[in-house]
Amino acid sequence: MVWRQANEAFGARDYQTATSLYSHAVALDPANPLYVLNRAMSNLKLANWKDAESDATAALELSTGNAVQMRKAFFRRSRARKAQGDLTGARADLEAFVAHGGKQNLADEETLLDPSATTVAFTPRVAKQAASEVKDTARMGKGAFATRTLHRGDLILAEKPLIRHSDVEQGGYEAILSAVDRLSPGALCKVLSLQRPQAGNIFIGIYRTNALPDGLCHDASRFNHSCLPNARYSWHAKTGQQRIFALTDIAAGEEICVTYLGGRNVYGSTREERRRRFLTNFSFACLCAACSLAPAALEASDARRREAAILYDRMMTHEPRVHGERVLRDAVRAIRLLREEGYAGDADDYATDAGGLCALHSDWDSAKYWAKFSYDCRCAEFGTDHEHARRAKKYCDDPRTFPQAGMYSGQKFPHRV
Ligand SMILES: C[S@@+](CC[C@H](N)C(=O)[O-])C[C@H]1O[C@@H](n2cnc3c(N)ncnc32)[C@H](O)[C@@H]1O
Repeated sequence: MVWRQANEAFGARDYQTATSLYSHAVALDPANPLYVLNRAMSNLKLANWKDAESDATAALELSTGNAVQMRKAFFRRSRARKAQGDLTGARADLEAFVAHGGKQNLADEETLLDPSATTVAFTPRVAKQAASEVKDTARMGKGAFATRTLHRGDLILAEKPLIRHSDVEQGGYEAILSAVDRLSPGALCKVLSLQRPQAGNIFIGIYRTNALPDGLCHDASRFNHSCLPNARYSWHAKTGQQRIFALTDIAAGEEICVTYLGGRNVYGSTREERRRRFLTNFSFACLCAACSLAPAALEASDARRREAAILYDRMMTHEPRVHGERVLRDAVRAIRLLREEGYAGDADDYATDAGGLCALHSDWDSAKYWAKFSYDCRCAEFGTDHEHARRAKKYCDDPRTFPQAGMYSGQKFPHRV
């Protein structure tokens, strides 16, 4: 499949993409002479004379006995050599070209031609100043780093997936492979640039290693995971974009990490539970700061996360009519625990329930406080135009729209974070 897209890029004169895709084709099947032969041509177009020469030489070694391929290889190598000033070598290649059935008049014309006239000027695209850049990390392969100071709620990037998860989730591996086959040459190049496992089918491996819940992205798939994330994914259904928002202030040069699992599976789990979950779901042992804490700090972190999980579950089981106080106390405690832990997301998991409870008891001021709390969280974490934020805004503007609002009255809940 790489081969077809490489030729398509070549046909469209996108020689940079074509060269890169021919290289992937060579890596997948090093014994096929056509891949290096075509890459030689693509390298000639880019004026990569040395690479073109060695590709043509490799094609000759692989093409023994195939006169058509050999004369193409001699012809291409003669151009590469001529451009590098090796006129003797170029002439010898043209003679070999003719000896393998190449037309004499083509060889004669070639001796007069200036090879640089056959190349295209390649102007590298200047990247827009992005909020993040991909660089090597110490222990987690590549990762994304802030290019400037970022603040909570800043949009770091917005990107349409190269392959949408909804397009492949039903069809398994076959669907992934046919989605790859439909990619444009440029998109395929991006997919092939992502981290890949050592063994197994390259495309399945890339998809499994890099796909986010909503699909495979080029830039968003470079963000590493942390159990203390400073950013988060947000899927924007209306535009089909994967977005990433800053959860905390982030200094220029700092690595930006998201969490790969739903919040509570991370903020409400001990390191051992997370370790097992990540090995099972993602086949890596998490090396983030929270998972690398020294024993005493780790014990404290585990205790906070365990308690946050207990509080979350307990809030669901309190009888809302008689135990309103407890719901509010638990919400405040849980949010404080997350803050102590340095976990900057998901406080709305608790605040929304607290708002609903206050509205149930007609404590409109408190309901509004919690609705506003949730709304602020969701704007920062998902974007103001996200449906989660819009829903929270409705409660914020009018707490009477909470489900079952106004059923009871008389009790006040002055608890605040
Ligand atoms: C979506 S990719 C992230 C980008 C990747 N590091 C790269 O070089 O392109 C996911 C892979 O990154 C590595 N990774 C991400 N977060 C990690 C973490 N917290 N601990 C260890 N490895 C991690 C794992 O190899 C994982 O399979």
